[in-house]
Amino acid sequence: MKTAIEVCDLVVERGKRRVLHQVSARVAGGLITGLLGPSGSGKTTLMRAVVGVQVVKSGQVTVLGQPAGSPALRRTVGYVTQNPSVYPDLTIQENVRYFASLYGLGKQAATETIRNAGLSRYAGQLVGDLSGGQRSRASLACALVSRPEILVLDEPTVGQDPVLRDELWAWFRELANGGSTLLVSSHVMDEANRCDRLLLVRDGTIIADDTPAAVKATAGTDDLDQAFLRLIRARSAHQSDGPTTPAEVA
Ligand SMILES: Nc1ncnc2c1ncn2[C@@H]1O[C@H](COP(=O)(O)OP(=O)(O)OP(=O)(O)O)[C@@H](O)[C@H]1O
Repeated sequence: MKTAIEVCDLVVERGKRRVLHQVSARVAGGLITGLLGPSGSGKTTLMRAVVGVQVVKSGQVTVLGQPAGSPALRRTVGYVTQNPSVYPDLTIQENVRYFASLYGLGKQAATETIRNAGLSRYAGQLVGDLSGGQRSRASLACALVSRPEILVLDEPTVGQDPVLRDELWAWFRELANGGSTLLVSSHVMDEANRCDRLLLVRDGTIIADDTPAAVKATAGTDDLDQAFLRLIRARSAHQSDGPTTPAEVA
C-alpha cells in the first residue's frame, strides 16, 4: 500500500511544553487511519502538522511526497477542525455551493455532499441557526465537496447521534473506497473498530500503529478500550522495568 503521509521524528512544542516527542508514523493511501488517544495527547497537534499549519521544532512531515503545507497540496488536502468553518449568515446550500464553486464544481456536487452529510432537510436553513452537530456536518460538507485526495478530520463525529455517526462513517468508507486517504481523530473506541489502521497516541508519543484486530490481539482482549489501557500499562511498566507485554500486565 502506497504511503500517503509520512511523519519522521516530529518534535512539536506548544507554549513552553513539548507536546510531540519524536513521532514517526506512516499513513497508507486509500485507507481510513484512526488517530486515537486521550484528550490532550497530541492528536490535533499531529493533524495540524500534517496539514502544514503547525510550527514544528524538528522532524519532517511529507504528504504525497511533498513537504506538509506545500502550495502544491492546497487542493489535495482537506482539513476539518473541531471548530466549524462555515459562514453563519449563509444557508447550508449557499455555503456548500460556494466551496464547490472554488473547485469549479456545480450544484449537483453540492446537493450530493449535503445529502451525504445528512443535511438535505436543512439545506435552506441559515448556518447560524443550526445546532452544534448540524453546524459541524455543514463544515464537513464544505471541506468534502471537492473530494480531496487526503482528508484530515479532527473529531468529525463529536456531538452526533449514533444514527448520524453511523451514516458519517459509511460516507468516510465510501470516500476511502473511492481512493481518498482519511486520517480521522476520535476518542470513541467503538469508532476505532471502523478504521483500517490505528495510531494510538499517548502523551505525545505513538504507542501502537497497527490494525484494530492486531492491536486487540497484541493486548490479548477483544475490547479496544481494554486493549488501549493494557498498552498504556505495559508501556508504563516497561519504563519502570516491570512486565513488558500488554498480555503480562492484563
Ligand atoms: N495553543 C496552545 N498553546 C499551548 N499549548 C497548547 C495549545 N494547544 C494545545 N496545547 C497543548 O498541547 C497538548 C496537545 O494538545 P492537542 O490539542 O494536540 O491534544 P488532543 O489530543 O487533540 O486533545 P483533544 O482530544 O482534547 O482535542 C495539550 O497538552 C494542550 O494543552
